[in-house]
Amino acid sequence: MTGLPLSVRGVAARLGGRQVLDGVDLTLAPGSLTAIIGPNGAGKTTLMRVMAGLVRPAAGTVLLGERLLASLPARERARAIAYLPQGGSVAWPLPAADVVALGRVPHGGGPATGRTDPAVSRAMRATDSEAFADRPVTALSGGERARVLLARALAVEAPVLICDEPVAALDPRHQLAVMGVLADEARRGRAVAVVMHDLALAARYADRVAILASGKLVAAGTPQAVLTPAILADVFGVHALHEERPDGLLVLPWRPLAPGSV
Ligand SMILES: Nc1ncnc2c1ncn2[C@@H]1O[C@H](COP(=O)(O)OP(=O)(O)OP(=O)(O)O)[C@@H](O)[C@H]1O
Repeated sequence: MTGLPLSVRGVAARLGGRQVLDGVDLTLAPGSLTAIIGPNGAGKTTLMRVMAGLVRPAAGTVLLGERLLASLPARERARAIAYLPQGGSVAWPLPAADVVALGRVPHGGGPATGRTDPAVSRAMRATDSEAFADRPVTALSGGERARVLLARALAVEAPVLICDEPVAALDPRHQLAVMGVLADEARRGRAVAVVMHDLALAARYADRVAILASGKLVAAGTPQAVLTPAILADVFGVHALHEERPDGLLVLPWRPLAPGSV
């Protein structure tokens, strides 16, 4: 199943008595990879959790296609939206292939049947994690485990894929490969959101970039429109190098700006 937009309209969220999101409007469109960026504590994870139906917004609506996300049965929601949490850990020493097979639970599969499911092998191949199939996931390195957990999310083969910092722990080659896989998922018609701090990868792979700061959406559009020197200085307090290349925009944070110079 592909081709469902996920949108939030006027979303606000409060956590521990603090306003964490305020009036956020954002649509994840089928066929598009949206990079969600912003300073630490801006509300990116909270927004992704709202979009995945894991945090109930204090105000506003979350729509999957034309339907209110909150009105969907849990299994239908789990088939529609695959969610990779930030810095995922696994408590049990399950073989990696069984962890990936958990992505098939919303479809009636799981570890018992999962290893024969083509979606599981496709996801492990895409993340270069086939070599770990039989190893306990708790005995993998941080980057190896991150690839297995991404494979679990890919194995859902959901129309909406939300990944919270999928490349933070990966070496450069796997960062590029994983962003390429996520861009391919978008090309196949899925709506893909990726929370990330790497501005170079966001510029290189995203169709759209959305910037959150202090719980508000401060900019959204193409990388060229959003990752401008002025916006990066204002939001992150950094000077970044920019170069328009034939194959995309190169953005490289270069030095912090002195406080008060923004
Ligand atoms: N359970 C909670 N109770 C109270 N405040 C919380 C809770 N979880 C998060 N927050 C606060 O909400 C704000 C947004 O957190 P969130 O994790 O969404 O930010 P983020 O943009 O994903 O940050 P990072 O880039 O550091 O991962 C932060 O100020 C954080 O301290």
